[in-house]
Parts: sequence; C-alpha cells; structure tokens
Amino acid sequence: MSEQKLMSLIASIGELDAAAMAAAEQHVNSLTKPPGSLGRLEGIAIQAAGITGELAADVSKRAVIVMAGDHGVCEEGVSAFPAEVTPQMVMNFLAGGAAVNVLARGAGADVFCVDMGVNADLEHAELITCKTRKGTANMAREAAMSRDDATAALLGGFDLAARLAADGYRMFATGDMGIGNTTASAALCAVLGGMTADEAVGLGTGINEERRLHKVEVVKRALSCNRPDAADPIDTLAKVGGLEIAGLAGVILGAAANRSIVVVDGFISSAAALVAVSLAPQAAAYMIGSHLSQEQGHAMLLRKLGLSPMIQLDMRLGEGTGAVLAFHFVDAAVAVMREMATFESAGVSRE
Ligand SMILES: Cc1cc2ncn([C@H]3O[C@H](COP(=O)(O)O)[C@@H](O)[C@H]3O)c2cc1C
Ligand SMILES: O=C(O)c1cccnc1
Repeated sequence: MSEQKLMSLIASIGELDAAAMAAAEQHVNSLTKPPGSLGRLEGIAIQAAGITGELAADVSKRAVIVMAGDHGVCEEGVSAFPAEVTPQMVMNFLAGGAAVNVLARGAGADVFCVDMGVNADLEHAELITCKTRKGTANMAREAAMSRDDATAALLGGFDLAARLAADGYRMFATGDMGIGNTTASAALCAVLGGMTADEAVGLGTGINEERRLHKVEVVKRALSCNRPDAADPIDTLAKVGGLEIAGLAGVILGAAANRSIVVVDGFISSAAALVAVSLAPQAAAYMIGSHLSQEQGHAMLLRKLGLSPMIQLDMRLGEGTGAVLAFHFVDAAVAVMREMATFESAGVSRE
C-alpha cells in the first residue's frame, strides 16, 4: 500500500521546464560578458530556471534538512567514534552548536533536524520525529531494516520536503548524522553504483588503513549475507542502507516533485541521491552537486551520479555542511540573472 503510494508520488516528478531553460540561456547570453565566461554559474542559473520555471527564482527561503539515524553495523567496529555520538549530535544541532548550524546561519538557511531512527528517546520542541525503529539492525548479520521501514522512511522524507515546499522553501540542502553511516553508504555504492567494496569504503570519521580493510570485509559480509537486488532499490536500501539515508532519498524525490532545487552534500547524501535516482532517474535533473568530500568513494560516486562538485575544501563531515556552503554559489548564479545588465541596457558593444 505505502509502496504504491511512493511509486505514484515518484511518477509525479516531471521534466525540467524546457521553455524556462531556453529563456534563461538566451538571457545569460545577453548579459555584459563574453559568452560562457561565468562558467558553471551559467549552467546553474539555467538549471535553476528549469527547476523553478522562473528566470531568477526567489530562493531566499532555504532549508538544510539534517536527518539522523543509528546503525547496527557499528557493533562491527567500523567507526572511529561510538554510536552514542548520534543522539548527542542531534541535541547539538538543536542547540545550534554544530558546524552545519554555523554554516547555515552564514547562508541564511533554516536547519530542520529529523530523528529518522536514533537509538535514544529524544525530546525537543524543534525536533521532527519520523521514526519507525531505534536504529538499523547489523547488516553484516541480517537485513538492516524491513522493506516497510525503508518505504516509510522514504515517504517521511518526501512528505517533509513537500510540506516545506508548500511553506515557501525553494532550495534544500541534504544533511546526515549517523555514526556508522559511511559503511551503509559504501554498501549502497557497491550495489547500486557498481563499485567494488574497496573503492567504496573510506576512512569515515578517521579510522586507519588497517581498520578500513576490516570495514571492507564488513561490507562484503553484508552483501553476501543479504544478497540485495541491485534492480530493486528499496530492497537494497532495506538490506544495507540506513534510516536517515532512506529519509534523505525521500527528501530528494520530494524536492524534485515540488520543483525545488536540491543541493546534495557529501558521501552519505550522495549515496541517498543514488537511491533516489535508482528509483526515479528524472529526479537527477533537480540535484546540484556541492563539494567533493575527502571520503575516498565520493569522487567515483559523483561521476556515477553525473554531478560535478562546485567546491573542494577537503571536508569530510556530512551534516549538510558542504551543501549549505554551495548555497552561496547558487545565490551568485541567480543574482547574475536578476541583476546583471545586458549589452543592450548598458550600451556595451558586441559583434
Ligand atoms: C562529532 C561528530 C560529528 C559529526 N557530524 C557528522 N559526522 C559524520 O560522521 C559519521 C560517519 O562516519 P563513520 O561512518 O566513520 O561513523 C556520520 O555521523 C556523519 O554525519 C560526525 C561525526 C562525529 C564523530
Ligand atoms: O562526505 C561525507 O558526507 C562524510 C565523510 C566522512 C564522514 N562523514 C561524512
């Protein structure tokens, strides 16, 4: 039933507005600069027009959605940090003290923190709760979650993006929090992205190479014990994914269905994007890449997604930090469209 609902919501994701993109391209080429000289800002401006249907959309209302969930696979020793950091960081987000809060303030973005499945009873007036279980099971031994749990998390993310879009938000950043989630993301890359476990597994929060090799073995075990079906993204998500990753995939789909820009953060968010485009290839057009994470699989994953990062600051944090920073560049692209003079208006000659 709910899977049917998800499929019908996904089917509502349309193509970009071709007429708006053509008008935006024509406008970009009329501005006082040599053609193409603003480089990728021009492409972003045209994509933003295609997404929103407007030449220079008002994207001043923007949100970073930070989704948190715990991972049973932590018991295999895959992270440099203990699992209790997940709920502790959620409280830090809500208090405004995490990196993403600081960078969001700088980019004029509202932070929405969502408990998608943290292994603790969290209460806070501003915490959004969309929880079916307290963390996933250990995917190295059994399915991380049920198909119903994965579907519910996808729908929860979709619904949140839709509600925020109805509230006027036109631009979203995806953010994650969940100790152990680079392991789940790597497993998703292996199945849905066709990467080897060794290509997909990185150092996460800062394990050493010896522990990375152990993490590769854990991912291989998760794949051989669960046998996820690469042709079935929900099966894959349920078996080797995570609750916050599922929620973020839903956010991406919900943003696309509501003609909103979705700026994708680092490795974990990109794994969520991989799930989203595996379910709905047409959602890819609504996504903008933000930064290149230091997590080793990210470059390959971005290539598979067809996303090019705008910035490379050697960050490897998640939380939506890279995506929120990239808001500044989307702002720049839209401002160019809105404010630059044309050859005609400024009386500047061209051939
Ligand atoms: C204090 C702290 C804050 C974070 N904020 C994001 N992450 C990031 O690190 C985790 C993924 O790495 P791994 O798979 O190695 O556990 C995720 O929670 C991710 O959001 C953090 C990690 C820590 C320790
Ligand atoms: O790129 C990311 O999102 C990332 C990398 C390492 C640890 N946490 C997040």
